[in-house]
Order: sequence, then structure tokens, then C-alpha cells
Amino acid sequence: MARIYTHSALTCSTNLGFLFRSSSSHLHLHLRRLIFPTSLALPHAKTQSSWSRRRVVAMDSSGTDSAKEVHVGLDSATEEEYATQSKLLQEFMSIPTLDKAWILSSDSGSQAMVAMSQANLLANKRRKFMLSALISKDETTSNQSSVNFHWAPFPVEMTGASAFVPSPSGLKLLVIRNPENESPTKFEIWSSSQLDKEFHIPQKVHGSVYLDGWFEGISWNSDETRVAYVAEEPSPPKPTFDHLGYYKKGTSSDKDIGSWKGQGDWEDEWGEAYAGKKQPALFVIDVDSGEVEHIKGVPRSISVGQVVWSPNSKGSAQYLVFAGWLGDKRKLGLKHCYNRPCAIYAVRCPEPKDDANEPFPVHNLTKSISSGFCPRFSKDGKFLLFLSAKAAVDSGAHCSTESLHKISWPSDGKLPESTNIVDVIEVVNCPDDGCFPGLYVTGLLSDPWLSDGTLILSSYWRSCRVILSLNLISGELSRVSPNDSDFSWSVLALDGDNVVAEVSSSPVSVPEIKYGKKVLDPSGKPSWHWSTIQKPIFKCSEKVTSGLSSLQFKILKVPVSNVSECLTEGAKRPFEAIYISSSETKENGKCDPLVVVLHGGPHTVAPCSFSKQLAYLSSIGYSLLIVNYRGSLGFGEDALQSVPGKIGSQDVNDVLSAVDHAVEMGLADPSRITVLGGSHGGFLTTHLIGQAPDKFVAAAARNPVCNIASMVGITDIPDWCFFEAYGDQTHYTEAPSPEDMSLFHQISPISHISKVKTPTLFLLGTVDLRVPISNGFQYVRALKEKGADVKVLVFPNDNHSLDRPQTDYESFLNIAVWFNKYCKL
Ligand SMILES: CC(=O)N[C@@H](C)C(=O)N[C@@H](C)C(=O)O
Repeated sequence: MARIYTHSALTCSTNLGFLFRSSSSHLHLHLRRLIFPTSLALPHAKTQSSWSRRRVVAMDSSGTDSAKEVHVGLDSATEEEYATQSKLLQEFMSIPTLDKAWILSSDSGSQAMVAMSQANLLANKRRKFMLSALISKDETTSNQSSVNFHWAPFPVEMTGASAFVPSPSGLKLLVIRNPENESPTKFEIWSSSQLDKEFHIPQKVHGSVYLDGWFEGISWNSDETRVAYVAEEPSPPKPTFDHLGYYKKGTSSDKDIGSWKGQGDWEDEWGEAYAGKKQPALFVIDVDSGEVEHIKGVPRSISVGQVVWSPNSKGSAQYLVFAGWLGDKRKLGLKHCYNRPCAIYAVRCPEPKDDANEPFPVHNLTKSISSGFCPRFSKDGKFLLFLSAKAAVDSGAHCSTESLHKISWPSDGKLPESTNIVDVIEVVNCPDDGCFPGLYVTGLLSDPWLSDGTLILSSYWRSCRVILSLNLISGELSRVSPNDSDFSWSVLALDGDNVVAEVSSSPVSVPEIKYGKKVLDPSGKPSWHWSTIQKPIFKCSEKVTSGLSSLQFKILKVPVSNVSECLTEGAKRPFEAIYISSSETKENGKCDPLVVVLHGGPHTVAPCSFSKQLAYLSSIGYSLLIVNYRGSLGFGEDALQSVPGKIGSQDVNDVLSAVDHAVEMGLADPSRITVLGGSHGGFLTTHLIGQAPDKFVAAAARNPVCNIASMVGITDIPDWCFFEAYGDQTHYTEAPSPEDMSLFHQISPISHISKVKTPTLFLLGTVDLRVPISNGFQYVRALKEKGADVKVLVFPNDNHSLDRPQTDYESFLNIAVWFNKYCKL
């Protein structure tokens, strides 16, 4: 998931919950197909006799018909198990997710609007709804003031709306509805009691508005007359041929009878999650007339995003300021990839009276730095702040420690030839104990400022997400969320000088909303006083509540084994693992079975926050060990940069050290350990079952990287293969040599396949562009050849993230049943 803008939208379930409740044979048949959608569902040799068998005629490899026995369906005990698990999983997966929040201030006080979503399994979509509340504050004594949110009795369903953007005054609300087919994009302007305007923007003007976390940017101008945004350019016309196959000159309408459309030229795309998306381009809509202007002058080699308006000072030109990514050569994958060069640009926004035929020049404001994105103007309009992933771009790591910079913004609107970029927060290499580990921003609000110009933002800090404040003048950075909290916090919205935050209390309790007020302690030192907002908006069923109430967690510090002198200082420091277990003591003193959970990247982090899927696994009796091995975000740049060039060894050893550490502490029973991971986490999972074949009783891998040699030619991030294999970006080429291929094979899980004996479940998405499905299949077939116990679920319409509601649900249902089978819960 993109680290900017979004709150972790952990998605949910499927229609299986409904199906399991029925005992009709028709539904059971359907269920079997859902659970084993491919012919690769292989029962373990030991359990074969309990499976129902059916004689079918199949074609053997010689091409002749032969009668073979294949296994269909489940034994009744397994069916019972699926049925039981599905009921509880459904309750976890239906917990809603908080997507965004706004605080709108008026003379009568502040009001909160909270956009939430919940899985709709049957529709395989997320159901969106909006909750609103009036905020009342009792300010009698400054340090003791109480805050109440008076929630409307029910949320309002908003399904069909793609984006909500209140205007700065809170008097207007823009609702955008992206089309699902060839229909127009709808823009609605709402006032407090009615729909004021509705505009339908046809596909020949632009396609869907971007809402992806990278290119997304929708911005009201200060007098609330225009909105700038990023949308897909119209599709280029396709060649038309008549019934004889003759090429037709000129453009013709889609509805021509007796003619057909060719494909036309292929256009490069930004890889995983951008399949079929057109070039992002800048538009401005007049909210009174509905007139849409395509902002010209931006070269097609630049993909634009994150547009904001420059401050509006009388008589001076107004600019649209945006981030732009260069896609002139190859567009390499962008999702999770902060290492793509990008810059902050400004283009003068034409006034309605300007001659539209004369595009204004585009200024690159950040020429001297390899990365600039997320532009924000300071409260007084004197500075333009932006984030930079220069450490990622310059090193080649797909994600790394960020930095924050500013440039002065000219009050007369005359942009200088060159800008002086001032560093505000630098990259931290080796953080001292307990000190700021560097910037890993997880969210920047559209208006992130307190009245004195202090910036409020959320960032990873080791295994937690914290809220930080930055005084732009003094450069002082401090923690807004409590120093002693192991929970993950993120800023949702600002209410004047107060902070509304979402706090996820670790993996064992659902998020809650907190309201933070700056207070002065008796010595005059400022600190933040937090109140819990009374109504829990994440309402859980009794089973979920009782399941969670018996859990506890702690963050373990794991010492690095084999500290070598070649390591940088920061890479010698302990890394972390989050341990979750039942708080109840077992009568026999035995530990629960353990699931080792491994994030991907490798440069991401598994934060100490609530995850429905993992909470479900904990609540059915598993302890979890979520390992933030070296290379994870949040621990400084030295530790992060220590793994490239050593993947498949250093990261694997870190996980093994964490497991040994947990066993030594008496937290895990060495005979009942399983492992679960996706993508690079799946690379680690499949490495671990090959390199430590006796350690894990079962494994589950979601779109795993199993063979970099076969991935490099077809993934959207071939540069990742080179960077993580060699540890630098000098080796990257589109034409790998036999030596490259040999190294890729050698460092991949496939090279350890002969040792694997752990029963492994594979969850694969057919339209994954990052780790194409053939990677998992090759490994699966190699395991099958050895007679290993393998089960495969293939999701034909899923990409790399496997997060569509039904997919997510069916995945975790099968993970639970698979682990139960080998851990004998
Ligand atoms: C940079 C990147 O996407 N690497 C993949 C191999 C990976 O592990 N991706 C993670 C972030 C994922 O969870 O998709």
C-alpha cells in the first residue's frame, strides 16, 4: 500500500460465510469450487484416504484418454472446520475501516465527517459510508477540558462515490463519481442542504480521476470557484477497419456498423495496479459553469500528480504546483516504489479570460534534488514544503528514509530561474537509542498546519506509527503521540490547534479515535493531553471482543547474530519483532502454536497496529511473531541499506534469530511453528522452508518471489531484482547476462527446493504484474514433482495485493484451516 495519504485499509471477506450456513448440496458443490478453484489443490499423502474420490476421464501426457482418480470435495470434518472458521472470520472481516476524516469549523463549533468502509462480500466490493458528529468542548479549565463527539444516530451510505473533498471553508462538498465503463465522470457540488450542481465530464475530455495515492490530487482554490485535479487523459483513437479489412481514414464513431477497431499503439503504463490506466494529466473545473480546462504545457514525458494551488496574493499569478514523474524511457512499477525520480513543478494556471492556445511554461522547482513530492504551502504562504525520497532514488532501494525540504515562495509570484532548497529534516543513518529514527511518512494532511505554523504528520518510528510536530522556524521536532505508547497512532484531521487521531492499539485491539489538546505542565513545558472519543466507531461482535480481550502483545528487541565488522553501526543494532499471545496461562505450561509473520518489500514495515486478519489468527489460538528484520522502514538508513546484496541470507537469518529468541524466552514451542508472508515476505517464507526444513510445520505464501531469475524479465520492477541481488544500481540492465541469471537463481528460494518438506499453501493472483503468477507456479510444480504437500488457490482477477474482499477472506480462511491441520489445534 502507498505510504502517503492512505490509512491502512485492511480489507476483508467473501460470500463464503453465507454459503457455509446452507447445507444444500448445490451450495456445497459451489463451495468446493470456491475453495479449490484450480486442479492444484493437492491433499497430503497421509490424508488421501479420507477424501472422496470420483472417476473422471482425463487426458494423459501421451494425449490418450485414461481413467484417473481425482479428488474432489472435503471430508466432513474438514467441511465442519471451514464452516466454523468462516463464521468467526466473517465477524473479524466485517469490522469497518476508517478511510479519512475532516473537521469542518463554523461559528457554531466544529463538526467531524468520518469516511469509513466495510467489506461487502457478496458484491466483492467495499461498502462506503459517512459518519458525522458535532464536537463540543468544555473549556472551563484549560488543562482539564473535556471533548465530546455527538454522533449522528446512523451513518449514511456513500457507495458509488469515489472521492469527497470539502472546500476550505467547509461550505461546499465536492463528490466525484468515477465511471465503471465508458460513461462520464460525475462531479457534484453539495451545499449544507442540497445538491447545487452536477456535471458530467465525457470520456473525450478525460477518464477517471486518479485516486491512487501517488498521482491523486484534488484541490480547491482559495475562493472556492475552481478545483484542480489529476485525471486520465482521453484514450487515443484506435484504428478502424471496414468489413473488408480496409483501413478507414479519419476518426469514426464507436457505433459504426460494419467496421471494427484495431488495438493501435501500445502505451507504457506504471506497472502493478496501473494496468489499463492512461497518462495522468492536469485539469481544472469551474464549479459554477462546469467548464473543464486541460492544463497544457506539461510535456507528455511527465506524469503529474498531487496538485495544489499556490497562495493567492493580489495581483500576482496563481500557479498549480504538482509532483511529476519522468516516464520518458521505460515506466517502471510505481506502487511501493519511492525510488522513481520525481520533482516539484509549477505551471501558471490560466485565468478564464486567458488565451488557452498559449500554454505557460512549466518550471521545475527542485532540479538540484533527485526526488520531490507531496508539495504543501506553509500557513503564511512564504514556503513550499515537500517530501523527498532522495535516499531511495540515489541508492536504488525501492523505499527508504525520507527527508523534508523547503523553498521560499516569491510573494510577487515571479518564479526564479533556480531555487535554493533548504533541508528541514535530513535522512537519519544511525539513530541513537530512543531518538528520532528518521522520517517515514505515512500521511500528510491536505492542510497539516496548526495556527502557529507547526506541521503535524504521522511517521513510522521503529515498529510503531507516531504523530510528530515540526516547528518550521526552529526546526524542533517532537512527538505528539505519547512517548511511552507502543500503540500505532496516525493523525486524521486537525481541529484548529487540536489533533484528532486514530490510534490502533497494537494487534490486539480495534482502533479508537483520540482527541489531543496541547497543554502546559506546571513548569510551562508543552505536552499533549489525549481524550478518548466515547462512542466506539469500530463496533465488534461479542465473539471478536472476547477473542481480543484475552490477548496481549509486546515488542521484542532481537540482537543481531554474527555481527561482522563490515556492517555499518546502525546495522549492528537490535531489530524488532512484535509478539502477540494469549494472556491466559496454559494448564500444561505449553505455548500456543506460533505463526511467524513476514512483511514484503523488503523495505516496508509491519507496524504495531490492528490487522483484522492477524487478530483473527491470534483469536483462534495462535501466537504471532511479526518480524521487522533489518531492511525494514523505521530504524534508520544504515539498517535499511544493510540487506540489499544480502537478500536470502541476512534477512533469512534475522528471522531465524527472532524465532530462536522467542523460543529461548519460552514464548514459542519449537515443534509448532508456522510461517506466513507475501511478496518479499513470501520470498522469506519459501527460503525458510528450504534453508531451515525442520523448523516449520506449515507455511503459507502469498504471491511469493520464488525465483528472481524467472521474475526479472517479466516483472514491472526488474531494477528491484538487480538492486536487491547486487546491493547497488550499477548492474541494472534490461538484458541480464548469464552471470546475472546465475546470481538471481542462487539467491532465490528455488535453489533450496530439494530440501523442502514443509506443507505449503500458495495464494496466487493471476493478474499480478509485480511477481507474475508463473513465479509461484514454477515453485509449486517443483514441489509437486518432489511429492511435497502443496495446496494452491488462484484468484483469476487479483493482482499483487490479493486484497479484494472475497480474496482476502478466502485466503485467510484457508490459511487458518491449513495451519490448524498441521498444528492440530
Ligand atoms: C518493491 C516491491 O514491491 N517489492 C516486492 C517484491 C514486495 O515485496 N512488495 C511488497 C511491498 C508487497 O507487499 O507487495
